[in-house]
Amino acid sequence: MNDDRAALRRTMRERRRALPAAQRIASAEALAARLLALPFFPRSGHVAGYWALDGEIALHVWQMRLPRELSYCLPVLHGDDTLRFAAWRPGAPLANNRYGIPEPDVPEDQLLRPDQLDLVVAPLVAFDARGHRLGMGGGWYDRSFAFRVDSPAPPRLVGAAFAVQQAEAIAPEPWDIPLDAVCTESDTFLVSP
Ligand SMILES: Nc1nc2c(c(=O)[nH]1)N(C=O)[C@@H](CNc1ccc(C(=O)N[C@@H](CCC(=O)O)C(=O)O)cc1)CN2
Ligand SMILES: Nc1ncnc2c1ncn2[C@@H]1O[C@H](COP(=O)(O)OP(=O)(O)OP(=O)(O)O)[C@@H](O)[C@H]1O
Repeated sequence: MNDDRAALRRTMRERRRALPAAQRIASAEALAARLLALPFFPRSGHVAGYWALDGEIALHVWQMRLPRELSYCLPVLHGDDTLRFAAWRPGAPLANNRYGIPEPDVPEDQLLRPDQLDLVVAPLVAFDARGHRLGMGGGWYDRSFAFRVDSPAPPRLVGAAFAVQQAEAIAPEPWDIPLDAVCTESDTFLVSP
């Protein structure tokens, strides 16, 4: 039910915003270690994160610990309503998108299509142990990675969240793309295909 999804979004957004600073800092460290330990973590290529906001679990520790052979990318909203991605390191130019989220300010020819990534860490509002994800409601990740329904990884899709964002079960919508894993500060959920 849509009411259920709206209510769950509200509850979980409040929960993640309410976490104290000390816990957010420790959780970002623990999350980084879990992401780097994923059995399918790529050795080279492009990995995507996100610019954390609204209480989302931060990825800066993970970004700093990435092996040199991997480039860290951020999502860029594209005119066709799907995401593009662009490499970003601290200090490189940013511009706010329509939601006020900073994204790399790069020429069109430096944008990567979703299928050019090796691993994508997706922000989420709520998740369940089977890899179902509820996002902010824009459908951006589902539209961008819809091709994963009938083609194998890469890219691997990994949700990142605080453990308090886990829901008992999220009934998937027809367009929802299941995650390959979800990492929190205290758990790694691997989803079997
Ligand atoms: N950090 C981060 N970056 C991300 C996402 C995300 O969830 N987190 N997205 C994941 O898809 C995409 C952006 N999607 C979004 C979808 C809806 C809203 C939204 O409704 N925001 C406001 C309303 C703000 C406005 O419209 O001006 C809200 O919080 O109510 C924001 C981002 C790409 N980048
Ligand atoms: N593959 C798709 N094709 C067309 N429309 C889609 C597709 N995937 C999602 N949508 C649209 O996006 C809307 C929002 O979907 P949903 O509520 O699942 O978003 P979300 O996963 O929470 O958001 P986000 O990925 O931006 O964090 C849906 O109502 C649907 O109309």
